[in-house]
Amino acid sequence: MGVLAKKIVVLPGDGIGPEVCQEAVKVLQAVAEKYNHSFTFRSALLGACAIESTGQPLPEDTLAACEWADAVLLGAIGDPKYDQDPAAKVRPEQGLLGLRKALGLYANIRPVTAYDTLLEHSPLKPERISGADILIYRELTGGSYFGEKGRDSSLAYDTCTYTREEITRIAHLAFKAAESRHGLLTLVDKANVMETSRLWREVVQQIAIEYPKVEVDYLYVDNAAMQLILNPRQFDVILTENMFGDILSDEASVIGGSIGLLPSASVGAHTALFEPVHGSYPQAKGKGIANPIAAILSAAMLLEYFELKEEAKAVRDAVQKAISSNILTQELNQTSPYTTEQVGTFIAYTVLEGSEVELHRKNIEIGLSTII
Ligand SMILES: NC(=O)c1ccc[n+]([C@@H]2O[C@H](COP(=O)([O-])OP(=O)(O)OC[C@H]3O[C@@H](n4cnc5c(N)ncnc54)[C@H](O)[C@@H]3O)[C@@H](O)[C@H]2O)c1
Ligand SMILES: CC(C)[C@H](C(=O)O)[C@@H](O)C(=O)O
Ligand SMILES: [Mg+2]
Repeated sequence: MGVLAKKIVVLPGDGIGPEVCQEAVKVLQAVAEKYNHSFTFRSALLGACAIESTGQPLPEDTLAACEWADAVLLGAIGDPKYDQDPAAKVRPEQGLLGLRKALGLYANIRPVTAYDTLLEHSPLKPERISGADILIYRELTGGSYFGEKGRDSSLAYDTCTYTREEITRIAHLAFKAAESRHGLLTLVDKANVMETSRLWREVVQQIAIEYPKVEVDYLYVDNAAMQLILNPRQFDVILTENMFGDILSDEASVIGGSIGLLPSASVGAHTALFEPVHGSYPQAKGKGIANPIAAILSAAMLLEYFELKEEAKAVRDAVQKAISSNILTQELNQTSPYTTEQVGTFIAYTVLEGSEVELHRKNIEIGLSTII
C-alpha cells in the first residue's frame, strides 16, 4: 500500500494516561516508519489537566482539534481531587462524556480475549476461560449517562432514555459483527423491569429479521454478570446499553487477566476515538508500572479504522510476542517487571524490525521521537 497521510489528535489526559499514550504513539510512529505512512500527531488537553489549565474539562480548542483529525487517541482522564468531591461542579469525566456526545461516538467496541500464556493470571479457572473471545458493543451516547439529571437537598435523579434510532444504529453494527464472527448476538438488558430495555428488545427483534444467519439470545444483566465469569465461552457479540456495558466490560477484563490489556474503539458516523477501557489509575502515575498494552491495542484498532489491516496485525502480533515472551508490567509479571516504557519499546521495536531485541539492556534507543 502507498503512503497514507492521516491526522491523529492525541489526548493524553490524566494519571497514567500520558504514560500509556506515549507508548501507543511510539508504536504508531514505528508503523508509519516501517510502512511509509505519514501520521501527523497533535496533542490536546482533556479532563483534569484541561480544568487545571483552562477551567474547562473539554476546551473549545480540543474539540476543534478532534473535529479536524482523522481519528483521536485517548489515554485516560480522572483525578482523585474530583473523585473525592461529590459536590465538584466541574469534573474531568464531563470532558470525556462531552467529547463522545459532540463527536457522535455512539458505539463503543470492546474486544475481550483470553491469551493462552496469561490464563494463570486470571482468578478464574483456566479451563473456563481458555478460548474466550468476546466483542462487546456498548451504546455510548444515550441512557442514564445523558438523560435528564437533577438534584436538590433531598433528591437526585438520572433519567434513562433511549430512542428507537439510538438502538437501531448500534444494533446494526453489532449484528454485522456477529455475522462476520461466530453468528451469535446476546442482547443484555433488564427488560423484566425497565421500559427502555423493553424497547431495546423490540427493536433488536425487528432488526434480527434482516440478519437470518445471526442467532439472537436475550439475557438479563444480573444473570449476564454471572454468566460472563461462569462460562465466558458462551458469548460471541454482546450488545448492551451504556451503563451495563461500562460495568460488564470491567468485569470481563478479569477473563484476560488485567484491565491493562483491554482496548476500545468509540465510533460514530464521521470519526472515531480509540481509548483503553481502564481509567487514569492515579495510584500508578509516574511509577512506570502501568500496562501500555490496552493503549497500544487501541492504536491497533485505530489502524484498522484507517483500513490498514496488515499494520494493525503487525501491532497485534508484536503485542502477542510481548505477552508470550513475558515482557509485561508487574500486574502480569511479578518476578521480572518491565516498565511501561520498556514494554512499549519492545512492541514498537518488534513492529519496526520484526526481530528480537536485547530486552535486558536498559533504555533501548530506537530512534523514534515522541510528541508528549
Ligand atoms: N476512559 C477513561 O478515561 C476512564 C475510565 C475509567 C475510569 N476513569 C477515571 O479514572 C479514575 C480512577 O478510576 P478507577 O480507579 O475506578 O479505575 P481505573 O481503571 O483507573 O483503575 C482500577 C484498577 O485497575 C487496574 N488498572 C487500571 N489501568 C491499568 C493499567 N494500565 N495497567 C495495570 N493495571 C491497571 C489497577 O489495579 C487499578 O487499581 C477515576 O477518576 C475515573 O473516573 C476514566
Ligand atoms: C470515566 C467514565 C466517564 C467512563 C464511562 O463510564 O464511560 C469510563 O468508565 C469508561 O469506561 O470509559
Ligand atoms: Mg468504565
